[in-house]
Amino acid sequence: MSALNDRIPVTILTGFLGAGKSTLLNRILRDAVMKDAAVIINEFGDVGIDHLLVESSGDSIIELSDGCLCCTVRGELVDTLANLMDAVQTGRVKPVKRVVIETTGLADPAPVMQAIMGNPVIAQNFELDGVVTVVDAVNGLQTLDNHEEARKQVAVADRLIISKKSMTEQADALEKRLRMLNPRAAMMNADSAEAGSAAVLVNGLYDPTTKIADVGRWLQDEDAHEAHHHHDHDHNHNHDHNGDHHGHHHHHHGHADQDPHDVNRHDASIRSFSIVEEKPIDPMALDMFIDLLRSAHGEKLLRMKAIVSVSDRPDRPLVLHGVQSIFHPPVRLPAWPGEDRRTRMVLITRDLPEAFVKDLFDAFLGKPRIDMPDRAALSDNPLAIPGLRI
Ligand SMILES: Nc1nc2c(ncn2[C@@H]2O[C@H](COP(=O)(O)OP(=O)(O)OP(=O)(O)O)[C@@H](O)[C@H]2O)c(=O)[nH]1
Repeated sequence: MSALNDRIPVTILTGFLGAGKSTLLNRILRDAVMKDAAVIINEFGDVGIDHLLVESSGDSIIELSDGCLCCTVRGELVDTLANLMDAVQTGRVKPVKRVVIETTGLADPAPVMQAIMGNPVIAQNFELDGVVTVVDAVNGLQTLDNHEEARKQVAVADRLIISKKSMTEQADALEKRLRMLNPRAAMMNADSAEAGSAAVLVNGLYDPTTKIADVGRWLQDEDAHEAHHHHDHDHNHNHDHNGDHHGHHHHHHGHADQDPHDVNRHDASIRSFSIVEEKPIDPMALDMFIDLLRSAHGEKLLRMKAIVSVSDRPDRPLVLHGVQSIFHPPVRLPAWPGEDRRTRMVLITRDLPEAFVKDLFDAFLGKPRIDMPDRAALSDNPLAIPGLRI
């Protein structure tokens, strides 16, 4: 049999930050046919949380190391797929019948697609079978207005999965908008049986001509870009990993001095950083911190994921998901997933500086600094504190 007939289908699972990609993937992975699938997750942030939250049934989950939230990791993805192929061919891993790539929420899908379609070696062994895009019914419209990546994710999709529909009455306007961006993709609700089955990943060879004309152009641009750059992941991020006294890290995404093609890959005002805290956190303080962040800055808080050690039950961590102004009901895990029992929060913000969030966190934890008001002052009237407004 020729290699071409033997190609492994690849499905890209995309969708903006917090739309519900991992939630959907966890459901699909319970389908028995997925036991022969490999899943590639592009995790971002210095303190990985995603891998703790995806219910891996074994060793089929591959994380792209140092996946940073904006990077299209095309080069790394190509390497990962090539390694996977090699591992299968040499019998180091069991045969793989399908690959699913979960992108980061800020990913431009075009380079991810071109990693599969545009690289001759990869294209010999893999074929792009489909793009599945999750759209959050609550934040969807605003997200489409504000983020080009989100519009691209919708436009390239073969399937559009609408999540969180029960949380809003306004899904109709969103669906109209989606139809304009992508007239032909099948649309379904995330909680339907259809969306949660492995069949949602199967689409048939990807066909850009079924999409709006922009899609073909994005893919071509991407291909032209690749011809000039063998690796688009070596652009110059300020990967600054100097932790301060209690382990805040930051990860700035300036693309100042780069190839002009890359400059607008994402909004330079977007930041990802993490907060790590050793001491269990008082539940009241946690509540107030989250509430203030959400209510005063929700629009700037694109995403927060946290595993928190709470002082009332330090043996049972709390998992928090924030998506813009929405905080989903926290989930108590029965136990810590792994040895590390520190609170770890990953935040992605736009126009909300790391130092501001960090100071707020310290203040609520009762660690007032010389230039900062304490928690009592903050909760009295948070917005009235000089220097706290940004
Ligand atoms: N009510 C409701 N909540 C959902 C649905 N889908 C996802 N969520 C919640 O939304 C939050 C984010 O879901 P994730 O699956 O982590 O989203 P994601 O797209 O993987 O997030 P990133 O990887 O950060 O971009 C979690 O708290 C989920 O429980 C849905 O259809 N309905």
